[in-house]
Amino acid sequence: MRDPDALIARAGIRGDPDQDQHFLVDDRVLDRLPTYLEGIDETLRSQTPQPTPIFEHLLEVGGGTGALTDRLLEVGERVTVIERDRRLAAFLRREFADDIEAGRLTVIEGDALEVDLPAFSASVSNLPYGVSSAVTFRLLPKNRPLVLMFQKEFAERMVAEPGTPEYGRLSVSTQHFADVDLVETIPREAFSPPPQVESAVVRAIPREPDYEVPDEEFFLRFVKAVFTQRRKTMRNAIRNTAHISGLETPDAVVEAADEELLSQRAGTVTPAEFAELAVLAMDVGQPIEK
Ligand SMILES: C[S@@+](CC[C@H](N)C(=O)[O-])C[C@H]1O[C@@H](n2cnc3c(N)ncnc32)[C@H](O)[C@@H]1O
Repeated sequence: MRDPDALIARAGIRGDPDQDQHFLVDDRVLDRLPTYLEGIDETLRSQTPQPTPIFEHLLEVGGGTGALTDRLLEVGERVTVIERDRRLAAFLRREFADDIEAGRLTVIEGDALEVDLPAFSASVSNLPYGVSSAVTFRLLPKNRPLVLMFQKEFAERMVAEPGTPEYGRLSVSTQHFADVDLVETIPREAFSPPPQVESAVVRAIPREPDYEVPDEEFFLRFVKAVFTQRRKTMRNAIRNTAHISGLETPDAVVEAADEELLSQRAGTVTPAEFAELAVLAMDVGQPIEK
């Protein structure tokens, strides 16, 4: 396995925090990350249509100097890595020339928010933190297993349960797509240069939610809207945020909804209850297209 410090030395590139460049240099962490995908195939097998085997085509967002890429090539049949920094993309092409030649590695030079994503079987990535939310919400709707590194506070919000201070829009929108758990906290020293805060690894296993929403976009917009007023009761939050949710007649929703639910604050409302309200809102609230 390639030594992460030697890779940085060979690349001759010092990570620039302004470009979200914090390279993993802890071998144990690097070795562990792909192992979080083990066993997931069993869970997915119940799904229809049958998903592709999990290690068939791994996607890495933000390749850096390739320490994680190297580990992914060890377990995956094929790997695609996206890297925005031209110098790092060029280094990856040099360093992994044999794997590229063998058709096992593709290096996409570009912005992960703009390039076309390949049809990957799973993603393992130490994400650029500046765009981690936007990248995650590009990946989640693809319904593939994800093992992603985030700033710890962000990871905690993704996995939070109703009634906890961390629970919010991010928790509901993430958990709409997948079962998520925080599998490991990573100290700053595992990176070069060290980021300012601790990091954490989240594993997301895709599944259908245990509720139905006729319009996913409206559901997510409705959740976003009411959480902008998280200190208010749901009754007031629904009324006050119609300009965000796009409801023409929010009062009709409030009249039709369950009293007990309306007296709660968004922070204690479960995803299934949000779905119940969103269905009602679509029915009687006359949402306009946004
Ligand atoms: C946190 S580093 C991880 C590097 C490497 N995977 C590792 O673990 O050592 C994130 C990488 O993403 C790249 N990056 C930053 N913004 C990006 C973007 N919008 N699209 C693609 N890559 C990006 C950076 O240049 C950097 O190499």
